[in-house]
Amino acid sequence: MATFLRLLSPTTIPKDAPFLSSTLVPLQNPSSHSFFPSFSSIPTPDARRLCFKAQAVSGAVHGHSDRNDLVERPWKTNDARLVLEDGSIWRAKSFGASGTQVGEVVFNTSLTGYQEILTDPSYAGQFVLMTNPHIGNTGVNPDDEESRQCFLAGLVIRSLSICTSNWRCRESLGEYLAKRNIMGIYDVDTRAITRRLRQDGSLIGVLSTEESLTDEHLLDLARKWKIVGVDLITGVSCDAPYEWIEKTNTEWEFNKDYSHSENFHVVAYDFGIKHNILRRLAAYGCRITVVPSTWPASETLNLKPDGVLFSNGPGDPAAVPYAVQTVKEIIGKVPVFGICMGHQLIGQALGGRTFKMKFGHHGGNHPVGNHVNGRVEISAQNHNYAVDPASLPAGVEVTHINLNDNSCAGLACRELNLISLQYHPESSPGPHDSDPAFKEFIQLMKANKA
Ligand SMILES: NC(=O)CC[C@H](N)C(=O)O
Repeated sequence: MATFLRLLSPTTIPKDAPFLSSTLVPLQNPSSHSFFPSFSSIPTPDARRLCFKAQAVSGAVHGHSDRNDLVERPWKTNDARLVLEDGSIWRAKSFGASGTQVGEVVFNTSLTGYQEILTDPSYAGQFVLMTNPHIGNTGVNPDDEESRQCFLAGLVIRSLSICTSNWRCRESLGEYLAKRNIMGIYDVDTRAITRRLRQDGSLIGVLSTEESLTDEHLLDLARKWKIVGVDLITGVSCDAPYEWIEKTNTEWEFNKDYSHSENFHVVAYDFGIKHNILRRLAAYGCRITVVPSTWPASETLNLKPDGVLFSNGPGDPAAVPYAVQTVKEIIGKVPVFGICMGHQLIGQALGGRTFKMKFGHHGGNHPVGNHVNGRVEISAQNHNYAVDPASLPAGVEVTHINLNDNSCAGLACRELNLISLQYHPESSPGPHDSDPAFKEFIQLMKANKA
């Protein structure tokens, strides 16, 4: 019984499930390939009912089956290796796609929101290791997508939930990743890897399910691969301009401060933009034209926008000088808001320098000191690079500080009508404390128009 109960997390046991007294579900025979015991081997009717309920909760309820996950677990043997550039080899079980993939391993401390994380284009080229040990329990749904596809290299988790239990769930995490050709591994010691990354910094790794490849070969791949100095935004940006209309839904109306009456036209540079940035801007009353990362500044200014947003995006901000040039040509002419990569590009356009942090910030629990209003915001973050405040010229204000390590988390230049944040006011996933930053941008546009 202990084994059976451990596999069903408490929240997924149906309320009307029979009380487990002496009705024990037999332990699975490890040599068999079926997770659920054969019906005839279940000793009592109550135990049979519970067993069926567990199967229903696992996916049939949502019109899909997690059967593949179930039949292989928990006796699936390690069939994947994560080889890190420091020479360590982590054996694990694969889910999602199979093959061989190289990327930089970063850890994310968010407790929820794995789907938004998977679809955040800023993770292109990276393996996201979730420090929360239990992932997959709410499955995947059509509403939580933050971009058109998953751009990350892969997902590394401790425990893959065998059940999906959420009213919005349409698919299991394993099915979702397999369809998008994204590799995942579970049953790997994520705490040990996280401690290594915290101590030594982000590491390049190779994830492989291909037994024919030797450890040495995978290590060589990891050591030869580079992420610093590489332009990753062109691979994730849109190909042509488009209009964005969708707003966040009513559950976001915790902030009644929208300027619905205003209708500012914002040009949003897509360096890998998360959809919730666009939904929030739309909810604040903006008409939005999204443009590709290479869209010329002159074309943007020809559109006579009320403001320009420079979005988040993956990779090294020092590797995209053309985007810095675009920012340079726009700032001072219209009000500007930068988020994450956008903030880093603004930092450079103002004459500052960006640098790579030891392991970056990835998660929904980063405290930020807002020096403008004196408050602390708990923020959603995802970045490996930062602006060096000492490199910024006079007149540029550091408005926000990450309270974990005192790094620069926000900038403003009042003279140029410019604000920028190193983190994610749109959250998704994460807390909403920083949402008023969108209002600040609206106010900049309003003041400029007056
Ligand atoms: N979320 C982002 O925009 C990430 C910014 C940048 N690519 C970094 O890793 O620092």
